[in-house]
Amino acid sequence: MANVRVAVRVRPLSKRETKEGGRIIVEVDGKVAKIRNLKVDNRPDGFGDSREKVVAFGFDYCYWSVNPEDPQYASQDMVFQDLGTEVLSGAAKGYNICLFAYGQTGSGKTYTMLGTPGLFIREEDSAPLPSSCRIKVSFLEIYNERVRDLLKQSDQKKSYTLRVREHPEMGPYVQGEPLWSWRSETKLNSGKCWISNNKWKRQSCPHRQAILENNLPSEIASKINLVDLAGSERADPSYCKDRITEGANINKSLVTLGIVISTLAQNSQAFSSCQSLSSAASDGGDSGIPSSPSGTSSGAGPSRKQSYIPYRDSVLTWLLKDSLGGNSKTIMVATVSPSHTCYSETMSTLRYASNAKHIINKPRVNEDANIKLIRELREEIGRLKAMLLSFELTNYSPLNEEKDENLKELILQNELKVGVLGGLSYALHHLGSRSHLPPLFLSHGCSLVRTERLYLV
Ligand SMILES: Nc1ncnc2c1ncn2[C@@H]1O[C@H](COP(=O)(O)OP(=O)(O)OP(=O)(O)O)[C@@H](O)[C@H]1O
Repeated sequence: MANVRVAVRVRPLSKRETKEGGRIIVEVDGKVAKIRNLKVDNRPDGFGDSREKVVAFGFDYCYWSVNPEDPQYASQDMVFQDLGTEVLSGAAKGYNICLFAYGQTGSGKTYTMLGTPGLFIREEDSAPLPSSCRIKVSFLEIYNERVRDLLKQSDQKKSYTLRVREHPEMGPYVQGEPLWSWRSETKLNSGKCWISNNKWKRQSCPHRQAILENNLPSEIASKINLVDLAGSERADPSYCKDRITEGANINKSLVTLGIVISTLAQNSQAFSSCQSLSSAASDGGDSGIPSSPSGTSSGAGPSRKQSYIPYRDSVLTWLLKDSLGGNSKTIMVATVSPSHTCYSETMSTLRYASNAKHIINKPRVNEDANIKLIRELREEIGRLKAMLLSFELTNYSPLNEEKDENLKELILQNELKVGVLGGLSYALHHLGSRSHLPPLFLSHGCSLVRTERLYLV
């Protein structure tokens, strides 16, 4: 189980904000981001009085990227060291990773992921990888319930044409999405070979090469989803009330995302309460920081039922299903402006982000179904052999010979299945097939012999 990791990044004042006399109301102190509410009274000088209110939120990472002269300035490099490395090393271990950027329009989402140099544009860094590793990467932008492939289309004006579908086993996916494969024999250079000039460079990957480990084909396969969301101010239901043309869809994704995040956060807290009242009390209560000002405290008692999560209510949440409360490792980067002119958007982003860190995922290493079955059969054989040995040692008598033979027969059956499966899996692997074992074979030939059915003890 792992909480969604949340990072906040504060960008420099934009030219417009500087021109408008934008005052800096956000500050970063270690892992805490604070926002000041300038209660400006009506005096002509607009001077903020002593009623300024500070709200603080704790996160996994806080990046102050406002002024390069500042000693605590966080460069792209630092962001990469934390987040980029986490993404790449997680993928190298076989986890699916989702990194999604959330924030107001112009707050620096794209800059953080693709800027110059961006999170995934690095020339010199490299991360060691296992000998056989396939990573698929998608970089999608989601807007108005439509999906656009940012790796494929260099023309920003190209429309959002991709549709989301659901595979019975693999879950939601983007139809026609060119999930670019990347494969490394030795090292994962997180630099040029990833994204260059905002375009994905496909590595040549002619064959799937079987690497034998323990006499089984072995290969790490994982997926990195980079998701750039449309401006978060659209999550505010009142944002586009006058824009009839775009209708209700425009903010459906983000409103639903908000509901999904806060429901998951509530469910996770209810779960923690059931597990341990004391751990629930400490969760989010880091140094008295009001980490989750909305929707997490009242009524989240130990007996609270898990609420329904409306993933299917929007394309965005459907696509992020595995990343929010699912089996991926997920990182959210919330980007904000430091200017007082963006107070409400920044406050709303920080609230969202703060809620998101309560979401608990159950990351799972991807494992080929055939290899999993073989591993389970081998474990079963080991257990049967151990039982046989102890049975023979403790119960030897001619009367027990029949039981002994039964056990031996079961072990033999399992060993035969492992042999057949191993050969088949190797062949499938060599052929490059993505498919698993034929269902017929699975249902008739390969049911596991479970020791619960034995009558030994
Ligand atoms: N950390 C930063 N340091 C310097 N400049 C930044 C930073 N973040 C953003 N910018 C600049 O701010 C502008 C807006 O950034 P960006 O396009 O990444 O925003 P966005 O959140 O992706 O916007 P949209 O939602 O409209 O796509 C760009 O000119 C970018 O170069």
